[in-house]
Amino acid sequence: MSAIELGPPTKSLKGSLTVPGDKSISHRAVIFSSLSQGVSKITNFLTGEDCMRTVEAFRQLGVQIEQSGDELTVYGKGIPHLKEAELPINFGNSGTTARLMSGVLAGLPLFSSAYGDPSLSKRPMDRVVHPLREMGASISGRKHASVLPLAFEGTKLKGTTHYLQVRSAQVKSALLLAGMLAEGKTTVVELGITRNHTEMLMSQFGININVEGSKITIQGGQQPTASNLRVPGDISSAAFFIVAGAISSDSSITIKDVGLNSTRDGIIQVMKHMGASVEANIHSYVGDEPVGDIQIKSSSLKGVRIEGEMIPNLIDEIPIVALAATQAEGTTVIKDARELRFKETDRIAAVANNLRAIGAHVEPQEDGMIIHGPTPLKGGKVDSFGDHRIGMMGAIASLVCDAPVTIEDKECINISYPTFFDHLNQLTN
Ligand SMILES: O=C(O)C1=C[C@@H](OP(=O)(O)O)[C@@H](O)[C@H](O)C1
Ligand SMILES: C=C(OP(=O)(O)O)C(=O)O
Repeated sequence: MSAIELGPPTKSLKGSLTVPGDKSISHRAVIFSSLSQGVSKITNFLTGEDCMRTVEAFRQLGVQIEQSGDELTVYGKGIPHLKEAELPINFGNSGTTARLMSGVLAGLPLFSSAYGDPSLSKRPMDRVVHPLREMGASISGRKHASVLPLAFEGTKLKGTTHYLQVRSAQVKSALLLAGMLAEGKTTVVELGITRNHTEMLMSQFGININVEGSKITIQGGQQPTASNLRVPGDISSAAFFIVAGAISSDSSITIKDVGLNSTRDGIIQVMKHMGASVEANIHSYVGDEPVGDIQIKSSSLKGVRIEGEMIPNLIDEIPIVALAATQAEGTTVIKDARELRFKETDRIAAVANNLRAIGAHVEPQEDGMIIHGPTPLKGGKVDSFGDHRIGMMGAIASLVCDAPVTIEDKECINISYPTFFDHLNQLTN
């Protein structure tokens, strides 16, 4: 683990950038291509540590996956040809791998066991274990199987109707994957819309599903067929530079080929609402996923309320939006975001403590935070708590601090954005 010291002098951001592939889509692309019959090529795959956990999981299940840079070739032999993993599967730091793979492992006729790093081992797994058990899954583990490590007996699942108790795309996706492997029909009724990449990729890989608003139905016993896919750029990674461009002076940047799925574009809506000069234009589609360019210029921001339906649409962007709010005129209120307490670290506490440490006025709340701006930031120490999004928030904060910012454990940024510091240098030089 090492630290990095950044800034000042404050620099402006200029030029254009292509961010790495979307993390959520990269995980799902590996899952569907590995379960497919036939060869799939995935380009612009995110090679961050989290997505590589999903690749390794399928390698352990006997799937041949070749990697060359950000290109994967997946030689799928079909669901019946998957092999039992001889060793426990390591989900690392990745909540998406843990939840989605639980849906897969519960429905394969094989024994498997899985574990995670200390952060992931604290995150709730009962949100997938309980509904999977209703389908007949046999899953055991500590604390009534509410946390990792978990063991999966691999039983034949029965299609079931689920009324979700948490608003989570990971839970929805786990149950749709289990439903695809089950006998009969599975229906998932969500509490509200969440990111819909699983549904889109199911269609692309030849799986029939029916989506009516927040009710999704899938017939069991379906076998995906191979498909080639170029992963759009990750809007959650782009978000760091969207905010950087808006809060630093004399900046003007373009971020190219970013996924602009309407279940993920809350960062654009909220920044516009704050008064940012940001424009996003769709130029093409990958399957059903819209892709486009985002232009950002230095802006005068104002405080806003961020709550309710907006939250799932920018859940991973809240740490960087909180930084933007420290530079906005007036008060920003973020609520209905209690889920932040169950991420790689408690992101409400981590954001509040770190931003306060560098001079911001932030009041943590049970389900969000209140930020009073604008405040000049003075620099200091930012503890990433091993959380990639907190580390990147600290690095972007250094652009508006009048003394250096030191970010502890900078390596955690490799989880989702291995080229982050290169891209920051590229735009600030
Ligand atoms: O489905 C996904 O790919 C994700 C869903 C979100 O989690 P929840 O489903 O827990 O909200 C998000 O925070 C995570 O980074 C990725
Ligand atoms: C919460 C995140 O990821 P995961 O749940 O997959 O660990 C994230 O990337 O911000």
